[in-house]
Amino acid sequence: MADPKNYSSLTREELLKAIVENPNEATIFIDTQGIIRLINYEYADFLGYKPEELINRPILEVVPQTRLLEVLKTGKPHFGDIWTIRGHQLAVTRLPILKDGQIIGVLGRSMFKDELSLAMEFAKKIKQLEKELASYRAELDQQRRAKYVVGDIIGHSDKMLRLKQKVHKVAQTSSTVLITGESGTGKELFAHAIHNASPRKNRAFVRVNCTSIPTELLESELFGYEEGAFTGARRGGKLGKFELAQGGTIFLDEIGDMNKSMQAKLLRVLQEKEIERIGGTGPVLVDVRVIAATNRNLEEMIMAQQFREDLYYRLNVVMLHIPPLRERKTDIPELAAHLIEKLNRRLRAAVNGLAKEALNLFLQYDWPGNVRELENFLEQAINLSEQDILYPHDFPVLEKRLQKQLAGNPGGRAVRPLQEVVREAETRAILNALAATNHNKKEAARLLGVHRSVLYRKMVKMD
Ligand SMILES: Nc1ncnc2c1ncn2[C@@H]1O[C@H](COP(=O)(O)OP(=O)(O)OP(=O)(O)O)[C@@H](O)[C@H]1O
Repeated sequence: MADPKNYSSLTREELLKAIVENPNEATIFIDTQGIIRLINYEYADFLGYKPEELINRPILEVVPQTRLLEVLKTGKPHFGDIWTIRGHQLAVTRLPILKDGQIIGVLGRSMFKDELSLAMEFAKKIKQLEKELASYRAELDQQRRAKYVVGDIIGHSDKMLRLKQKVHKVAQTSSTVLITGESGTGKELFAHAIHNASPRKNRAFVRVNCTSIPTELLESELFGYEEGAFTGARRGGKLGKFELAQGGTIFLDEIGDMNKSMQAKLLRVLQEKEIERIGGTGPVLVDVRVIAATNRNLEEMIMAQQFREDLYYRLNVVMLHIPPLRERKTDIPELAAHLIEKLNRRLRAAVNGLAKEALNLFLQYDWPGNVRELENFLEQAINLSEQDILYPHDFPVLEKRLQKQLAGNPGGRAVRPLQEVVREAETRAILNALAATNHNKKEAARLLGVHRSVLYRKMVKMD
C-alpha cells in the first residue's frame, strides 16, 4: 500500500481495495448465480473463514439465511435492514449492481461493530417509521377512495330506478344525505355512488364506521388532535377524518350508534362547517359533504331520547331509503347473476347460473339479511357445488330457513284467498320470464303471451 502521507498518488485499484477492506464494514458481492465473488477480510473473519476460502462458494452454503438473493430476484435494494447473525445485529444495505442496464450481482454492506449501536438505532427507527408510513398510506388510499359508481348498483325494479335517478340529482348538490335501510341493502354502495356522481368525485371519500370506533376515540378520529393534546398523543398531532375529507365526502356509517355527546359535537360541525381539533387553538373550516347511514329507526330513537332531533333534521336534508330486498324481488334474478359473476372472479370459480328451481326458492324467501345474505348464500353454494349450475340442494340452509319462514307465516301453507295465490303465481311467472330473458321486457312479454303494456302494469303493481 502507498505511503498514507502520499495518499493522493493511490491508484484507483488501491483506493477501491482500501474501501472494500475498511474494517468498520462487512462487504460481500455475489454474482447472478449467488456465488461469492468478493468478500472482505472483516466479514470472512466474522464468519470464521479467510476470504480466499469463501471466494467462488455459493452464498447459501455459507450464510443460509442470506437476503442477498431476494435483491437479485427483485432488483430492489434494501436500506438499513436490521439483521441478526451469530448473535450480532447488523445494519445492512443490499444493492443490486448493474452493468449496461443488466443486473450483474448484489453488493451487501453491513456495519457490524456493536459499538455502532447508534447507527443501528437510527436505522431501526427509520425502518419503523417507513413501516408506519406505508401502513398509513395504504390505509388512507383505501379509505379515501370511493369504489363504486351508480352503474355498480344492480337492479331495475321501479324502486331501484327511482333511487338511482335520485342519486344523480342529489349528487349535484352538497346537501347532507341520510341513507336508511335494513342491514345489507346496499347503503354503503349508494354512498360511494353519490360521491362518484358528484363534482367532488376526484377528491377524498372517507368512511367512518361510528360503531367500530370506541366512543372515547371517535372524537379524535373525526376531528384530529394537536401535538401534546393528551398523554399518548402522537408527535406532530393527527389529522381527523373531516380534514382528510377536505373538499370531498365523509361517510358516517352506523350513525345511529353514535353516543349523545358526539351527536352534539357533530351537530356543531354541520351548523358551523368548522371543526375543532382536540387541544387545538381555534376552529378549522371544512368543506366536506356529509353522507350518513343507519339501519336503525332514528325516529323511534328520538322518541326514546337516544338520538337528537335537531341532528336528525340536519342530517335528513335529503333522505334515501333503500327498500329491503323482499320488496323488490324483481331485482333478484339480475342481482344473483351479477353476484355469481363477482364471486366467480373472487373464488376463481366458473359457475354459470341458477337452475330455475333455485331461483324459485330465492323468490319465495324473505331475505332478512338482504343483498348481503344473498351474496353469502351464493358464496357458500359456489364453494361447495361441483356443477356449473346451482340447484336448490346447493342451498340447504336457505331451504331450511324458508321452511321455517313458511311455518311461521300461517298464510304460507294454509288455504289462502284465491286472489292472493293467483297474484303470487303471476309474480313468480313474471320473474321467471324476466330471468330467462335477461330482463328484456319485450321478450319476457312474448314468452308470457301478454302484451308489453300488460307486463309493465303488472310489474309496477309487483313493486
Ligand atoms: N344493488 C346492489 N347491487 C350490487 N351489489 C349490491 C347491491 N346492494 C348491495 N350489494 C352488495 O351487498 C353487500 C352489502 O352492501 P352494503 O355494505 O352496501 O350494505 P349496507 O346497507 O351498507 O349494510 P350495513 O347496514 O350492514 O352496513 C355488498 O357486498 C354490496 O356490494
